[in-house]
Amino acid sequence: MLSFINTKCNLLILGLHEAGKSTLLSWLKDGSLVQHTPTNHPCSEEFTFGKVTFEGYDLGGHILVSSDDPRIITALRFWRRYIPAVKGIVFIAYVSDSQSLPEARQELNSILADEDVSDVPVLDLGKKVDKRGCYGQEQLIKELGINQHLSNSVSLRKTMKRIDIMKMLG
Ligand SMILES: Nc1nc2c(ncn2[C@@H]2O[C@H](COP(=O)(O)OP(=O)(O)OP(=O)(O)O)[C@@H](O)[C@H]2O)c(=O)[nH]1
Ligand SMILES: [Mg+2]
Repeated sequence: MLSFINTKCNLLILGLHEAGKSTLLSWLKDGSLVQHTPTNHPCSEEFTFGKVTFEGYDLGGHILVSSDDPRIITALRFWRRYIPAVKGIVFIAYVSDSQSLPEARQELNSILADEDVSDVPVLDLGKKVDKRGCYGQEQLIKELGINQHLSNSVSLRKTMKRIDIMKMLG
């Protein structure tokens, strides 16, 4: 973490449509909780945490439709374009939407399996924990299939590994 001081630390905020990326980004920026329209284009916000300044990139979670390619592709797949400059990835999972978790699991695990970001810390954030019927931390880890990636640490102060912290935020 010390190496980030006095430099800007680029973070990728990823997640499926309506996971809560824009809400988190604006809250990190100025503490505001506001309603956002769906993010249709990549955007970024600067925010400071202690002595570290971050640039958080949000690619949106919408489906991209291409006349050349009939496959369904979510915008978050374009995270690869950003990796040369990225110091960390925040992956947001909507913990009260059991239907979206298999897709979130697939996207998250493809990032975790990618050798190009094998030394980039990934923070998985369970969002919307205020909603009824949401999964708890243990169950979310199981649903996302990330048990083998968890570091022993739940503190960002300790050495960062693939997933340093599983933090449940509302
Ligand atoms: N209950 C609850 N609702 C939330 C929370 N975070 C976000 N929301 C709501 O979820 C909806 C989607 O939030 P966004 O932040 O716009 O989601 P997004 O991931 O940016 O969505 P896209 O831009 O479409 O990819 C909005 O109606 C938010 O108000 C949360 O922690 N709890
Ligand atoms: Mg958004």
